[in-house]
Amino acid sequence: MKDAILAHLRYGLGKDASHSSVYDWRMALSHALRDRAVDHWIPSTQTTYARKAKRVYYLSMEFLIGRLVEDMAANLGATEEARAALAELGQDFDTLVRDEPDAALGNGGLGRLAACFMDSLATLGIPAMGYGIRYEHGLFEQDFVDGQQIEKPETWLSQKHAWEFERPEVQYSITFGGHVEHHDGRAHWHPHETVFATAHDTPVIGWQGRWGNTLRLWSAQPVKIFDLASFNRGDYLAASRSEALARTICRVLYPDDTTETGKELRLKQEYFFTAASIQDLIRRFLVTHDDIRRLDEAAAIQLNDTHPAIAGPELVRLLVDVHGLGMGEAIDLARRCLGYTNHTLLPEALERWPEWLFGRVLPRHLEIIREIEATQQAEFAGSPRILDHGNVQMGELAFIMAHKVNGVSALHTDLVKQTLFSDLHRIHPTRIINQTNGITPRRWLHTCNPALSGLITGAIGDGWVADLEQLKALKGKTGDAAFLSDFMAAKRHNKERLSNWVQQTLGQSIDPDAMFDVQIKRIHEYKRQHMNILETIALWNEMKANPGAGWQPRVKIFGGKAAPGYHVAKEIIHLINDVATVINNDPATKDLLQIVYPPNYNVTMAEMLIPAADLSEQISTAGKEASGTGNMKFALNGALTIGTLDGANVEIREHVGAENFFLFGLTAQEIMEARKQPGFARATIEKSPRMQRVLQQIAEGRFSPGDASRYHGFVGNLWDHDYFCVSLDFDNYYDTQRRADEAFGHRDAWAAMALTNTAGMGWFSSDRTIQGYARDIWDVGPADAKTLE
Ligand SMILES: CCc1ccc([C@H](C)CC(=O)N[C@@H]2O[C@H](CO)[C@@H](O)[C@H](O)[C@H]2O)cc1
Repeated sequence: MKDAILAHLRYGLGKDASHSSVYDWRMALSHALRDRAVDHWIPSTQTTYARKAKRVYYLSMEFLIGRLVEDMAANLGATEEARAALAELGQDFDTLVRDEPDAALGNGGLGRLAACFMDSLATLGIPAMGYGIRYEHGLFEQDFVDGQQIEKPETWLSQKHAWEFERPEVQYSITFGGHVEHHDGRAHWHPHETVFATAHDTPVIGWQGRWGNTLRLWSAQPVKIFDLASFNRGDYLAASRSEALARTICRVLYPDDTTETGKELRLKQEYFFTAASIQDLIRRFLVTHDDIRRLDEAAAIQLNDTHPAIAGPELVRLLVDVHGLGMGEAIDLARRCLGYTNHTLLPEALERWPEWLFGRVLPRHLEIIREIEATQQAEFAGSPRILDHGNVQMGELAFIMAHKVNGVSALHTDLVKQTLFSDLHRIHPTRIINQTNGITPRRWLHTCNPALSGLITGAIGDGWVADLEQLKALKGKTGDAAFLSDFMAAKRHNKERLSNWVQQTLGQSIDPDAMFDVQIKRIHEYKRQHMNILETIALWNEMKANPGAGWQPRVKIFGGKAAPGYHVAKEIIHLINDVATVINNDPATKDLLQIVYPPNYNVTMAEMLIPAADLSEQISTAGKEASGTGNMKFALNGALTIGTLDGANVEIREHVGAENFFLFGLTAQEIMEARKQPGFARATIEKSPRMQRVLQQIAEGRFSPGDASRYHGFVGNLWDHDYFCVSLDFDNYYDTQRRADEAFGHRDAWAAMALTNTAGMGWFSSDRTIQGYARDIWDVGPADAKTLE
């Protein structure tokens, strides 16, 4: 390892050790690790080709990867070797790890799930390729100015991306616009605009280097790089116009995670990467097969939500217009290849493109969608339509073009059947299945929590890393006082690590003895960060009223970004920071209650916050959070959950035991009922003196001195609308928090409950989830059974 690092420093960066920067050392280390990755990657690809093994193609607009040095070193089993080699060279492994920018190519849950899935596919030895976009700028960088979110462009590519290999030879033409002519029995698309899609490959190595898969991200290049004539005319902008236009396609990730933008560029992004991916997988198929009609035997294509749903019409277009299949035959073949995962029920998140816009960008595809619609209507009269009220409904398109549709938790899948796709479910009663989400235990326990994973491995060996159900063996330790104290010592270690970081970066001191109560996720009304801050104010009021009541000291930790155009979410951020300013500086309570809100929450910050958490906030309005995956990460790392019966909370509570979960709130059914009562919020708040007082304080500007009316709209909205039913769950939430306080006071009992959570989380490994997809949707297995020995 040492020689490899020095060689990369010298020949890869042209540097000698004495003149190298942290960046140079990090790049040299990364390339030394990448060498080893390649040694697993190439044989895996060769085996897949040799065995004509079926591949999974995971199409996603987002891959929320985070950093890769630690993850790659861990999966290669090279962490200690790298740490030692660097030490010999006078370098510190952790310093280099901290120098790597996050690959923030995603918004939240959907993007992170895709990254966890890639890790599990490789660890299970299932041949797979992730297809996405190589955004020049990932999710914006968040900062706070006067407590308000501001966005700055993210710049991960301002430095070379250490792990990728550019593939200039893997290039496809992607066309947009224009018109379609029909003659000699065929459709001829005459596009208006063409760009090139070029591949950039990153190796994805499984645990213990068992197998190597590829993450292929596309970037856009102009067909005509430079217009010399314009340049010579001095029209420099025109000279690089085509380049600028092409570059725009992959320039930036859309930062919305629940509201479809309807922007033409977003549609072009979706078509760009999907079309390149479909062309690429057909080219690969034809390397080892000659009958395109058997594509479904070699390719399982999964749509990560509706964002790549154009894959259906695109596949049909190529099968009909290029490979000469009949329309019906092409539609059936495409359906046998495609699976579609739904990740949200929020109406505003469902993609509906105006037909005029869709037809302008993709005229041939609109024709094909009409064919698909006609076929569906012919076979299933009265079936819900794709083309509805002048919109192209991407959910219906994805459903109709997939042989399997899945939700991401048991409750969510039931709600998808009962609400979103109830009519299609009636027509296709076996098409919707459930695949409850999961998380990779490599990043989310082994690598981010060495203190706890070391303890676990010491007790039961390290088999759990690739077989998480083995954690069950820890159940037997809940009565073992010595193990329990080691378990809590690991938690303590992580809390001290976090306290030091908060002190260094925010200049705020937090007490590791306090309960660390953490809510980290995108800011959204359905996730109810505002209910959390209202409860915090109510607690503060009670503490001030009864300072001597033996309060359980608490640190409320928030993290999360709001979509730039989502004003209520930005208001919630402002309120949290305003309340923090007042409460954190209140001499009467500052040792009992602190609020911490570090800006720019991302994967790397989650890896530090989650191991240090005592209490995990999963408080969404029941029926709104499709699954959640943060909830799984917290419980796996020994935090107790305070939560509603929503998404995967339901299944977590089943696996860890109801007695080890702080449940509160109305069920999804009860919420739907209660919301029917006009004025339910006002009636409920009038019965809650605690909530009334808190809303009054906010409304009168207690937390916005000099701007009393700042939250009038916010408070008024709760009294008059409260769509996410904070009023209905608030007092139950407050009381349940007090139950948690009480429980936290009994350290041994708490430790046993926390350990029982960790022990009960085996099922939530993304390895189990992927095995479900492989069995129920993709019909694939490891290319080389030996992989799993
Ligand atoms: C078109 C804009 C847009 C972009 C992203 C999305 C995603 C579907 C939002 C998302 O990340 N959903 C989350 O997916 C996770 C993985 O399945 C779930 O665990 C979360 O509950 C769900 O909110 C919707 C709409």
